[in-house]
Order: sequence, then C-alpha cells, then structure tokens
Amino acid sequence: MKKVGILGGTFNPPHIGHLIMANEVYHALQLDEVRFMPNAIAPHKKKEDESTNENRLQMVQLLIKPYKEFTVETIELERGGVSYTYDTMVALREREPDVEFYFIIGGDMIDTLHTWHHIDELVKIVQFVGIKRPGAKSESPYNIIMVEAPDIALSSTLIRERFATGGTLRFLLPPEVEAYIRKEGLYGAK
Ligand SMILES: Nc1ncnc2c1ncn2[C@@H]1O[C@H](COP(=O)(O)OP(=O)(O)OP(=O)(O)O)[C@@H](O)[C@H]1O
Ligand SMILES: O=C(O)c1ccc[n+]([C@@H]2O[C@H](COP(=O)([O-])O)[C@@H](O)[C@H]2O)c1
Repeated sequence: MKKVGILGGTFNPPHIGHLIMANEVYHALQLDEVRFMPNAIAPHKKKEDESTNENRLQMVQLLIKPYKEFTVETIELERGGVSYTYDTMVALREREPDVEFYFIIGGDMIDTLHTWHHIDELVKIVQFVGIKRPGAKSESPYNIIMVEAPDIALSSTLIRERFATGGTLRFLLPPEVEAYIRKEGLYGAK
C-alpha cells in the first residue's frame, strides 16, 4: 500500500518548521509522499483576514516547489466551509482506498486532539503522527506515533509579527515565499 502523510494547516504563512516536520516524518516512516493540505476555514482558529485562500495555496506551492516528494492536497479548499479533519479523511479514504494515510500534527494539536470533531471515530480511520513543539506539552491519551525531530520554536504568528515590525525573516521561510508576501502586501509587510 502506498503510504501518504497529510500535513494539514492554515499556512498563514507556511514556514521552515512545516518543511522540517514533513521531512522528518517522511524519512522516519518511509512515506511515499507528504501532502501539504491548506484548510478552508480552520476549526479552532481565530480568522485572520490578511490573506485569502488563494494566497495561502500559492505560498504552500512556492514552499514545496523544490521537493518532489512534497505535494499539495486541495480537497479542503475545494470543499469550502469549516475543514473538519474527520470529513476530509472520510472523503480521502473513499477517493483513494489503496492508500494508507498518516495525519501529521505538531505538539499544540496533540494537546487539543481530544476536542476535535468526531475524534473517537477519526482515530479509528487515520493514524496520527506527532512532532513535539516547544511551548506545548505534546502529550495525548490517543495512539499517536511520535517522531523524534529537532525542536523548532517557530510559528506563523512570529513570522506575521516580523513582517509587521520589519524584523529579520532570513532562514525562517524560503525567499520565494517572502517575496510573494511582499508583492501581495500581506501582513503589513514593509
Ligand atoms: N515549529 C513547529 N513545531 C512543531 N509543529 C509545528 C510547528 N509549526 C507548525 N506546526 C504544526 O503544523 C501544523 C500546521 O500549523 P499552522 O499552519 O497552523 O502553523 P502555526 O505556526 O501553528 O500557525 P499560527 O502561529 O498562526 O498558529 C499544526 O499541526 C502545527 O501544530
Ligand atoms: O477536525 C477538527 O476538529 C480539527 C480541529 C483543529 C485542527 N484541525 C486540523 O488540524 C490541522 C492544523 O490546524 P491549525 O489550526 O494548526 O492550522 C488543520 O488541518 C486543521 O484543519 C482539525
């Protein structure tokens, strides 16, 4: 069976933390592919109006462009509405019955997994894979495959703040993504 990792996120914007976690899981579990999956409306996140779905999709495409084992999954953007992972995994399993899916989450999501929509059903149909995150306990009562990876204390929030205040962005996200954000004038970029 083909083994596919799904890294779901808001990606507002995507950053090297996302690349590192995808790469670590790809190698640790010997996956065939990792799909970066931007959500339409995040279930638990405050809406940030600064970027559109199209902006987030384009930034993810720029982020992963050099890496052939990383692809984009647009199923949630196409479905629209609140992107419950349960609905997505039901649809993906139906569309691709020959694939074994691994849903990749960081420590903050591990800590709140019990609050996810239909979580008791969801854990039966998909294997979660966790990466610790500084500032999060990264602990769960559920059966999560934990992958050891370098701790990255980086978030989209920090990057939005750096754009707004004119702080350094070097090494935090690829230059192509930074250039796109400046061209589109997102996050109050100066
Ligand atoms: N530095 C990191 N270490 C571990 N996991 C991470 C890291 N950054 C993001 N993740 C995980 O990647 C997934 C998608 O994250 P998301 O796109 O929301 O980025 P974020 O940096 O958490 O954004 P924000 O700061 O806006 O909350 C989530 O499962 C999140 O836990
Ligand atoms: O289905 C849920 O109830 C649920 C609750 C919180 C987060 N998620 C998913 O987890 C992924 C990371 O979420 P976020 O908010 O960190 O971008 C993303 O794919 C979300 O759709 C899903």
